[in-house]
Amino acid sequence: MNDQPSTIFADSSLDELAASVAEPGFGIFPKLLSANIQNDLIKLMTDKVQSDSLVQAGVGAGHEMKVRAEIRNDSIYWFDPDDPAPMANKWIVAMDGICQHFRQHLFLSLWSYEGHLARYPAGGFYKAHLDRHAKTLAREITVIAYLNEDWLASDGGQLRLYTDSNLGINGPFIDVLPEAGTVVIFRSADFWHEVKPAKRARLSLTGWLRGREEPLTGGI
Ligand SMILES: O=C(O)CCC(=O)C(=O)O
Ligand SMILES: [Fe+2]
Repeated sequence: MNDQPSTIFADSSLDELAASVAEPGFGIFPKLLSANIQNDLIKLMTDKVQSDSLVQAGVGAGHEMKVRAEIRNDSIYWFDPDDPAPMANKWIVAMDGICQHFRQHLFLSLWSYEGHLARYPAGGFYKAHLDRHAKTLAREITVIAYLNEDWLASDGGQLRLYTDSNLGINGPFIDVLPEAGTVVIFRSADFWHEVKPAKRARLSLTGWLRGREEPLTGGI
C-alpha cells in the first residue's frame, strides 16, 4: 500500500467511513490501518512516551479543563501541526482529508481536526461520557485508531460504545477490542461510550473533526 499522506485512507475506506457516519452514525473498522502506518504510529507513541511528552489528561473544555482521575486516568500528547515527526503531520493531513470528504459527500460542515495520542496505564479507564463538550458545539465526529498489537479480550480495555443514541447508557452496546489497526468513528454528540479498565497499558489515538467554533451562551 502507498503510504503517501493523502492515502492513509484509500478512497474506498473514506466511502465506508462516510456511509457509517450517515447511518447508523457510527462504524467499527478492524484492520483499516496498513501495517506501515500502524507501525509508524506506534513508533511515534513510543518516542513521545520515552521523551516524557505525555501529560495527564483532563475533563472539560478550554480553561474549565480539570484533571479528574476518578473519571479518566490516561496520559495524552496533543498533536501539533508543527511536530517535527513526519507521522504526526501525515495523520493530521489524513484527518483533513476526511473532513474534506465528509464535506463533499455528507454535506457536513467540518473544518479542522484536533487529536491526541493516549496511553492508559494498567488499570486505566475512562467513565461513560459524550465527547461533545457541554459549552461548545465544535466536536462533530470522533475518530479513534487503536495501536495495541495482540490484544486479548482478557486484557480488558474495551471501548464500550452505546449504540442507541436515545437510550444512551441504558441501551444496547458493542464492546470493541483496542487491537492495532482498528478504527472507530461516531457522531460525537450522539453516542455515549466508555473505556473499560485495561489490564495492561493501552494505546490509542483519539481525535475530533470539528465544525465552526460556536460557544453557547448561558450555563449548561
Ligand atoms: O480510547 C478510547 O477507546 C476512547 C477514548 C475517549 O473516549 C476519549 O478520549 O474521549
Ligand atoms: Fe470519548
